[in-house]
Amino acid sequence: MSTPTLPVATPGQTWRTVRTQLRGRGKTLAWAVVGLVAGATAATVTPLLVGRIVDIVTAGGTPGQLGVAALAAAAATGLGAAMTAVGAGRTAVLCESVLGSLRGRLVERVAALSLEQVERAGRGVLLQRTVGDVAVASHVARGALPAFVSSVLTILLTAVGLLALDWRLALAGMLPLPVWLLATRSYLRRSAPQYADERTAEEELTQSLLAGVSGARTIRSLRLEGPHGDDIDRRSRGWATAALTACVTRVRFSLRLNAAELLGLLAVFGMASHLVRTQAVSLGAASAAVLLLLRLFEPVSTLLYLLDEVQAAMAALSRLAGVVALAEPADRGVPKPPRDGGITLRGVGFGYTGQDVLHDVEFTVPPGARVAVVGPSGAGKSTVAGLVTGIRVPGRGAITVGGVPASSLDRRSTGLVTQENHVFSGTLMDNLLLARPDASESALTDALSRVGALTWATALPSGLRTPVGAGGHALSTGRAQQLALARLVLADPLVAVLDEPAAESYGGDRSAMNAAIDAALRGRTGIVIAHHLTEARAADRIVVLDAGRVVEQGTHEELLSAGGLYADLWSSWATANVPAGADDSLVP
Ligand SMILES: Nc1ncnc2c1ncn2[C@@H]1O[C@H](COP(=O)(O)OP(=O)(O)OP(=O)(O)O)[C@@H](O)[C@H]1O
Repeated sequence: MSTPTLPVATPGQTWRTVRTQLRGRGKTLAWAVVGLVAGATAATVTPLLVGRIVDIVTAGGTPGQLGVAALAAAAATGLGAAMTAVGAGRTAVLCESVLGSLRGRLVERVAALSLEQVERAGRGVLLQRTVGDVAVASHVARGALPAFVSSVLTILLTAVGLLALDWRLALAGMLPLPVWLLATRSYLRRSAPQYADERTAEEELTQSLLAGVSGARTIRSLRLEGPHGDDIDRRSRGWATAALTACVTRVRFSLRLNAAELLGLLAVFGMASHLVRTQAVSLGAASAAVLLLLRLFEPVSTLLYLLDEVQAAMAALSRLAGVVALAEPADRGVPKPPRDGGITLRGVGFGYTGQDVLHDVEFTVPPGARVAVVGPSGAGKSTVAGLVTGIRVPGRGAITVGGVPASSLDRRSTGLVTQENHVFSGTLMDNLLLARPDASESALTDALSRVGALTWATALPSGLRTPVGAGGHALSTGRAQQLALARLVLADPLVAVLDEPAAESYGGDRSAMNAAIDAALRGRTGIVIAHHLTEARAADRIVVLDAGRVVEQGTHEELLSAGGLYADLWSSWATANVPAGADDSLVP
């Protein structure tokens, strides 16, 4: 059995989570119980009334007696159906609303997971929990659970009905009970871990399939199709084996139940004919007993069929509750607002998988200043961005913003714009409002205008109301970046950290890109991860990273005259970007 990468709640924890959600929903719960109990009671009374009709007919009763009994049987059937509908409806409403608020808490918890937890869990696992498990639980909540509860009640009340007719008939009818109980107990014991295994195997398969889709290019370029295909094959087989194991257990259970039904039917027929022959019970009572038993098969098979789904839903629910119960990372503490936008890094070390990628990094950014972080690929620039914005926590040393440790900083005081900017499904306006939900339309257009995005935004088919993101108008990488910058302007944090976009995102127009960055950083402390050295030149100070260490820092001019790594980087940059013979101060 493989270990899931996100916690799965114990039955006790799951029940506590559900119970918390049931608070304040007492009235719906009461209606659900009353409806289902009344429905099941009426369903048991009907065969007893049919038995009564048989007795009236065999005893040569009057048409009046017959009419009353027939009317009572019809009324019980109608009332039973109506109360079952009320109970099923209320149960579905109750389950949906509990699940709805559970889903809300789940999404909150997933959004609050630390980056390390998200990376450890993997996107496939998170997707399976937030979409797959919720769908399984919600499917059962909508239909299966009311039918399940109703079946359990019908079975119990049938036993009571048989007992009301004659204890010997009840005894014969109860003959299959030990077989049912033993079969069910062994089924539940086996199938619970089998369902959990099946869902975990499915989670792993989703993870692998997702990796194949999002990493398709890398897989193709490194010719990893074979090994990746083998991995998917292995996981598919793992899933199929888990599903088949659960299926075999189900079929065995079904066979045992059928055998038990046959046993019960033979016993009741035998006992009823014996009791009628010895005149211990009336023909009507014997007919009612047989009818009750026949009516029992449907709820029993419903129970069997739904036990499966309810078990799968319980497995899904315990996985949802596992995420909901996740505690906030202890080191985050109560978020605090910074005194100002000044940033200080002291002796910072950090490693992703044990091995450090940053060593003893130290630099400061005065409030309102702009610092460019430059260095070769893999030097640790993006890691610094994640640490300053509190997304990652340093392994050693300290990072403070306005006197507050970055990890316990009020998230609204820093903003990070990376090279990958997600466009959410919704209108362009919805995407902007995420940063400041109460912003007026003129504030939105101002923000767009500051980052040079207003012209294209207003030219969209429905302007700011144009649907974008998945299923909507597709935005280029450059436009998505401008949208992220406009969101930053709207959120108005004290500190902004920008991973500078590729100039190609702006159709190669570096001056447009620089103007958008300038506008987004105006009035706040800024750290720019500069891939284009013109952006570094415009900064108040430049920090040069190499292999996770700060090797130089100073202004553009100071670093050029120092003749170190920055001077080398600048010279290769200028050679590649300035026409021969031109003054490199003209580099765009
Ligand atoms: N999520 C991660 N898990 C493991 N290692 C990582 C992760 N992200 C980055 N690294 C490693 O950490 C080191 C620093 O990476 P980082 O992305 O911070 O460098 P960078 O200077 O921003 O590089 P680039 O300019 O190519 O974006 C690299 O060796 C990289 O492979």
